[in-house]
Amino acid sequence: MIEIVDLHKSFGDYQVLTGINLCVPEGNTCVILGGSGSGKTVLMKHMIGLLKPDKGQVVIDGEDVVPMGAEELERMRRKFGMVFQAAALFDSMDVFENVAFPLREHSQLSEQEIRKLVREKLDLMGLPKTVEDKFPADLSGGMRKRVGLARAIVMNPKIVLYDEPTTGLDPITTDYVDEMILAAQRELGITSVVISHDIASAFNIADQIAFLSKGIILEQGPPEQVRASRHPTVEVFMQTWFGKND
Ligand SMILES: Nc1ncnc2c1ncn2[C@@H]1O[C@H](COP(=O)(O)OP(=O)(O)OP(=O)(O)O)[C@@H](O)[C@H]1O
Repeated sequence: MIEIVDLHKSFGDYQVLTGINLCVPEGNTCVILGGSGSGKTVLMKHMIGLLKPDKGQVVIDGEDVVPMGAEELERMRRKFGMVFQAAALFDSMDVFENVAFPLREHSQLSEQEIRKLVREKLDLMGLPKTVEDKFPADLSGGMRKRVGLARAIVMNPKIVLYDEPTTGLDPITTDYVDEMILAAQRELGITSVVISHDIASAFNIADQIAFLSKGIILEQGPPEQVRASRHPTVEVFMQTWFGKND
């Protein structure tokens, strides 16, 4: 579903990505791990054509997005749902309207159809009808994330990109959000790319982990393979976590 080939990106003299190769099969969840500033967000922005590379291909669902113009990008982006670090909900809209927003913007559906789709996705995220008329400010952090996730999947996207979906959440709420990411994958067959700093969460949800450092992917594979990596940088990163938590 996503294939990135020899991707290079610099800002001025600063080389952020220096030959990224990454392949995420349909229906898989790929977690991108890496230190702060390693280029995870820059990589993700290339997937939706928000940044153009200096070199390389970004093939999404069989189409290279790199040469696409504005109109083609707009069409291609409909394949995506996005979940950001801050849930990025509209504070002035209640939960129902937040989730309904993409449908109102991009479809001609009737009010009845919109109600049905919004409820379906809120159900999938375990959010009861009583939250529909609440405003983001009245929700817990975990609930806001789930509303953000319901909104990201309301258009039935093929791919969802998550930028640090569990940052700032306590461990129990993190587990719950992880469950919701897995539910979206299971029920809707969504392909997911998740940027995370949270190794426990990465190991919970990933079919594969890609470890990014100094502009390249040092290791990519199933969680256990990455955990057993003999690459010194990956080893140190894993030991920092597993050394403390085993
Ligand atoms: N538009 C830009 N112009 C110049 N430099 C940029 C731009 N976008 C990102 N960078 C730089 O590229 C590097 C990688 O940034 P990126 O946001 O991808 O890191 P990250 O791995 O997501 O980090 P974090 O985990 O801290 O969010 C950083 O040094 C950042 O300052």
